[in-house]
Amino acid sequence: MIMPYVLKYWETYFWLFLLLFSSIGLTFFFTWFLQHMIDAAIRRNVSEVRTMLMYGVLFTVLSSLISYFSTYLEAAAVVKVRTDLKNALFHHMMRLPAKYYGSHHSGEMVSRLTNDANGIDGAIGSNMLNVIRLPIMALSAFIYLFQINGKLTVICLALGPIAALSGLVFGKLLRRYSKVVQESLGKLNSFLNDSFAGYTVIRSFTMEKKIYKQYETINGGLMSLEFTLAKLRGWFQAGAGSAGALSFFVCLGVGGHYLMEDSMSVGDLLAFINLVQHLVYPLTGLAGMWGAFQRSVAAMERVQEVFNEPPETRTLPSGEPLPEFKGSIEMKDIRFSYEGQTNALDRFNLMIPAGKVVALVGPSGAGKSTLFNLLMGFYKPQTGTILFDDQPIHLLSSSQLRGCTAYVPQETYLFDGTIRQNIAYGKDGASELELIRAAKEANAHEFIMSLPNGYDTEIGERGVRLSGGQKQRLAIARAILKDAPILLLDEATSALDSETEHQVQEALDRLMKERTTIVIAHRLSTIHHADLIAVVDKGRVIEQGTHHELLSKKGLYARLYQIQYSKERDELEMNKSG
Ligand SMILES: Nc1ncnc2c1ncn2[C@@H]1O[C@H](COP(=O)(O)OP(=O)(O)OP(=O)(O)O)[C@@H](O)[C@H]1O
Repeated sequence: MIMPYVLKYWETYFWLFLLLFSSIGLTFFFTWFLQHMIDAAIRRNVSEVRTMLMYGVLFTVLSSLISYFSTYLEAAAVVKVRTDLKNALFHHMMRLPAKYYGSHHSGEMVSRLTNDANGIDGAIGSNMLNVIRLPIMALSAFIYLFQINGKLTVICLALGPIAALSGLVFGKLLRRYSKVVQESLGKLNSFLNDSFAGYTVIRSFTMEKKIYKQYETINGGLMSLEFTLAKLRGWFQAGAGSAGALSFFVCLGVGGHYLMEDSMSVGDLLAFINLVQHLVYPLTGLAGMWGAFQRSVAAMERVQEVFNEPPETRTLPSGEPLPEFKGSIEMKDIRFSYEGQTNALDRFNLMIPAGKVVALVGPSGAGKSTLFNLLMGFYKPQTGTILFDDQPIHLLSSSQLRGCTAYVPQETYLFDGTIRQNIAYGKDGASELELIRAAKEANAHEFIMSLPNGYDTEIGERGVRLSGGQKQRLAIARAILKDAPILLLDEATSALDSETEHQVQEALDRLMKERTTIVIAHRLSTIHHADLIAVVDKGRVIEQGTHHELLSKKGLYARLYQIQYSKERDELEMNKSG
């Protein structure tokens, strides 16, 4: 998964590898320097010591340069690869079907993009380089050491297999626990998202204590997992450290013995001791890197899980309406089920002529919103066809389909940013004139201009700084700007004062004009003027006609109307008497 991103920056990695080999060379240069410097000093050869000191200065300069460039280039490579991967992941997420969003928490998805995508660093940075560097280093150290003293080299190497084996076992355990930790972080993120998005409910129901306790429990669980992980790492480091220390003492002991026997010089022994760590460390260190690598692999697996989800489209949809589209909609024998068990729509039939206003009414759970989901192509019906003019919508691209429809949801969703940006989402590259015209038609221009920064007013997360009626009018302005031939309107249920209600209704009437409109009506009093009213129950249209036709049928519509009418009348009378 990660290779194409790494290969894209092959030039940076090429320089990193070059620096890596230079640093290996420099290690041997230092060993050689130590060996000869000490022996020259013991021989009291002043001119050789002077020359060696010059080499020492050269070593210092080179090692500083290598260190600077390796650190910088490694960070640059990691940042570039990680940014590309995150872009690709977000691009993929934006193309995933609605079904995926329905079954995954937004906090969990944020976690994949943050905790998990950041967790791959180990696999693309120093660990990846070390996995290559350490074996080369160990092999070269072995050859060099063998030349100094073969027997001593073999003795030191005896500890290697034990260290390597224990490293592999620990690596596996680390990977398993890392995955559990990453999963817990995802859950924690979801919990936090809910806690902040639902803060008004939390406060109004005084749930603070309960929520805090839940947070403490999740955090406690995460902490104990981190403890286990830390213990594993601790054991591993301790094992690696004692293997290193043991080899050091063995070298010193046996080397001291050779020194006394005069079969090794002081310079040789010092050089040996300095270099032997590069022989033993790779064996333990490689396993350590392996452990860190495994942690990154665990994060990568979670990122890969998202990439494995088949996207709905190849590119990001852009919204291009069908040419010559008149706007008629026909739904023929639709059957649709979300989970494959109960049918949300069942033998649903409805014909909507172009430019007409159709109101959908029916009890809660009847399938009205589901129909919108199908019309916008979020889900596909299991059987039956939906036609836009005469074209089956499953043959249209997502761009064409969504270019044909403008959706005004029941609850307006506004994005953090300015009013201008929020309206402009309706149309790519909309001019200032178009924007203001849309706002005027939506009865929003006046209130926007009364705000201190006009169209540049920041509205806060989800428009918290605006009233319900203002938010609705911005959503209407956005839809007017989009100017799609089909309008899907989910009527807001929350009551507005009569002045605001009038302004919103006026804006909606302008929006519906000469547009095929399907409105999910929650208050029957607002749909008297609809060209057609379709009564939906248990996923199918059970009666349809104009308001008067349906009243005279005395069916479900007449009953629903009676209930609402008497409720409204009671409320009116109560208001009068109050
Ligand atoms: N994402 C979903 N996954 C599974 N089932 C769903 C999903 N959305 C809706 N349903 C189910 O589909 C059926 C129809 O729901 P739908 O939201 O279309 O009803 P509705 O008529 O719009 O109701 P309301 O007026 O209350 O909004 C219901 O039984 C509901 O539980």
